[in-house]
Amino acid sequence: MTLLSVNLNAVAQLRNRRNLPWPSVVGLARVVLDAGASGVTVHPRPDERHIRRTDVFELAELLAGEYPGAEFNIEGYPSEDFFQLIDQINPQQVTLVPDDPAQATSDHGWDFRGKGNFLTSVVQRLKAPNRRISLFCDPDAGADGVAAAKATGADRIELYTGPYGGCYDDPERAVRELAALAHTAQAAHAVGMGVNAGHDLTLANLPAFHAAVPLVDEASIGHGITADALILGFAEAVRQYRAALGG
Ligand SMILES: CC(=O)[C@@H](O)[C@H](O)COP(=O)(O)O
Ligand SMILES: NCC(=O)COP(=O)(O)O
Repeated sequence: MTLLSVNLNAVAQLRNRRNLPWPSVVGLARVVLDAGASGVTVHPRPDERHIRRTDVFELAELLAGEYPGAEFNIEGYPSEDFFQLIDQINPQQVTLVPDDPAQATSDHGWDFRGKGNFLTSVVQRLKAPNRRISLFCDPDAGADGVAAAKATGADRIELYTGPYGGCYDDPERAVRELAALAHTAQAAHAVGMGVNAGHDLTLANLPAFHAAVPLVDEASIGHGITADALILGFAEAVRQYRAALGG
């Protein structure tokens, strides 16, 4: 079974349209956790266009107070501000993403070989008891890329599934993308790394993904599940995404 972590960026982005406190990021975190999500994910960006620093503290308080078994996954580029945030929040999982501050959304994984020394020092800096470090990983990283990721000391890779998600109208390309993702996941398992996945996963593309790449520890999903929640409600959307992930 693959665990579901609900990414709340899109909820925060909707809230930020007005200078008003709804929809509530904390309130919807409660809804998705009550519905069976194993945790929540945020990717606070430097311009705070969706998740604000204050959201991260409020979510940490909610999880510690009401959901001690849930996982808080914080994604981001390892800047000094990010280090400080992680030190203050102490989340169970940190996912490092090579995003430029001006980037619209995440669109590639780390260059593990080129950035190996940098990532090794960052992983060392962020490691803490009861905390996992995961590295955003291109689908075609393969065995060589994964070996370099492992050498940094990270615990997991997160497969960047955006290219697969972009194949919604091209089933032949989707098959090729799935083969690359499965190969990289197998390489990670072979060296003892865990595997997460995320970006543009949807109810429509999850079943084939789950069949082709079954041993994924956790999927973090935001944009697609929020779109479905507008029709289904968040609790029902969580139930359907969990079912698509095998549990
Ligand atoms: C790391 C990753 O895959 C992203 O999906 C990210 O969390 C989404 O960021 P935005 O919500 O800013 O597009
Ligand atoms: N790490 C990926 C994530 O958190 C959510 O990505 P998306 O579902 O919003 O594309």
